[in-house]
Amino acid sequence: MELPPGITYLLEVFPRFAIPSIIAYLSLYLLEKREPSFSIPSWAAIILAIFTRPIILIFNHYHSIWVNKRAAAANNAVLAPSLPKSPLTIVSEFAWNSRHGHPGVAILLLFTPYQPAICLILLTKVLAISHIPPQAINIKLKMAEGSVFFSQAHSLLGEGVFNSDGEMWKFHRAMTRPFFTRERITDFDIYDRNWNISLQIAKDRLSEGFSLDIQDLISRFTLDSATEFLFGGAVGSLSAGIPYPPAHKERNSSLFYNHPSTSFVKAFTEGLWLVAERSNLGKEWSLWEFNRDKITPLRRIIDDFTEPLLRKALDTHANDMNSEASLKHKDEVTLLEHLVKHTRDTKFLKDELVNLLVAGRDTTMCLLTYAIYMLAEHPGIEKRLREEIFAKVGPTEAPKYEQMREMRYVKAFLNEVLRLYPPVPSNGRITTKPVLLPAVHPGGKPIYVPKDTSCIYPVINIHRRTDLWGPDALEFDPDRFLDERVQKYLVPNPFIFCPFNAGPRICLGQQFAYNEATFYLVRLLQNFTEFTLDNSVNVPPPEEWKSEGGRKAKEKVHPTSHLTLFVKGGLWIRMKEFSTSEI
Ligand code: HEM
Repeated sequence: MELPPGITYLLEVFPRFAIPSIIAYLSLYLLEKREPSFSIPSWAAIILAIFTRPIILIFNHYHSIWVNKRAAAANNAVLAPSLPKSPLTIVSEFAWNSRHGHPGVAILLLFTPYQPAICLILLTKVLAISHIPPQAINIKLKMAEGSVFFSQAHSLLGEGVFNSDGEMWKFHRAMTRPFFTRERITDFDIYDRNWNISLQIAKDRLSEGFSLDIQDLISRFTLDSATEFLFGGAVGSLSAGIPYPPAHKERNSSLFYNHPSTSFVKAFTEGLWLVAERSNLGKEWSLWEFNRDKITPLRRIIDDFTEPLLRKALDTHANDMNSEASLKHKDEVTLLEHLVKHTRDTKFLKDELVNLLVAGRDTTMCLLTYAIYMLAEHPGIEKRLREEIFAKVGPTEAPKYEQMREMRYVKAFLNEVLRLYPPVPSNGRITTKPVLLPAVHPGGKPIYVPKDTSCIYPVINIHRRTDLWGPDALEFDPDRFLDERVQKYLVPNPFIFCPFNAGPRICLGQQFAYNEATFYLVRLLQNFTEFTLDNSVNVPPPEEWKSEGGRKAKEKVHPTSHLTLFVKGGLWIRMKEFSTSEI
């Protein structure tokens, strides 16, 4: 029988707390026995015993800094700056955190306090420490060899390409990567089918005179497309419909609430929230979920959906094996069909599917949601996009891969959305070995990052820095990906743009995401125009943002994040049907 998470955790931590105290107390007791001249009152012995562990922790912390400084000096480098910690923080952190024997130094790279970004849950926990130069962005490549932060996500994701490290990760990556080839991700039939359903839903809602939550509609589009692409069976969340504005929620049909897809969507979304919460809490999440792991039942709901599809894929593969002729001609269409050729391990297969769904759904939804937010804010850009789309694709046809490649302004537009609103706004690695980074200033000393250091890199801040992107870094301007600014900023320093991460763990679905987003955008602009925010429904950004300057002061809606960025309360918009007579 599995013990509740809280008990397991306490059993694990208790000895580390108790043993030093017991040893200290016994030592004092024995000393007193052997040396009668030595006497210490019991209360003092108890206090000393209680404080033994904290004293050791504080000593360890400063000792480790000293050791690391020496190691840095031996490499003719300087120790990476770390978050300042009070003795109390050191004790509370290490008292609880059992992951590392050594005090990992949490460093927050590339953060500039002068460009207030969106207040992210993760970032509020850490302080800005210093200004490290662009070269240090190379840390991303090196850290890519480090371990990822997702240990808290295990009960949702299990072990898959997104959530594993070392040899296991290499294995998963090697297994999934061949599927993301050009041919497989340029079959747009799935998008077209789901687009047509989305289009009808949007038209119906607008004709009723209501604005619509485009974020919700897109999340259904991306979920149904991703499940069909990966598993070979769509969740069908689009057929549940979309919500009415909160003031009219009585209009939501019972189908909206009770649709079979709803439990899947709810389980999936709640699971992601819990993972984000756990990432904030660290190992101590088990104290908050003391009696039961809240994610496990959610994962079961997700598995209930994938189970029949998995069985079908395994059976089909078994039949194909029996009939050599059909095997010869059969090319796998879904990721699942691809994977069952390599393994019949159902746990492995289910974990991989969930990993890919987590990696691929909310990220693309975020890109498209913020793209529409920007269309509403910049009508001139909408016009230019449409001109290019009509020139390359036409007013009604579905876009093809070759046409997508030619639409340079569309790509620049999507990149600019990814720059200001990166779907994964912050990322992190833990070093598995010491790393030397380039010097801050030419001629300066390199930076030494010790083993077991937690490094958080806030992509959203890197993307908004004026010293990296120029004085207009906070403006939304797709042309920066087309004009002389490319040569000036991006070419000499490509890591300043890293929405898909970089290095060995770069996103596998990058091209998939560009294709899906381009497809949606083309269809959207062929059918609709005059996007406006319905600010009677949208959740406004916090009042104090107005006085904080930067992008915050420009926001009309409230960007926020769990693992990925989204718009709080949805993006409620109105749009007009586009008529070709307007060309
Ligand atoms: C705009 C859309 C997307 C963005 C911004 C994005 C971003 C990212 C980022 C930042 C990572 C690195 C995570 C880390 O450091 O651990 C990542 C990894 C990954 N992404 Fe994406 N992603 C997007 C879409 C997709 C799609 C559509 C798929 C698949 C259908 C996908 C599959 C993956 C996988 C498998 C990984 C793990 C790679 C590895 O660790 O080896 N992504 N993505």
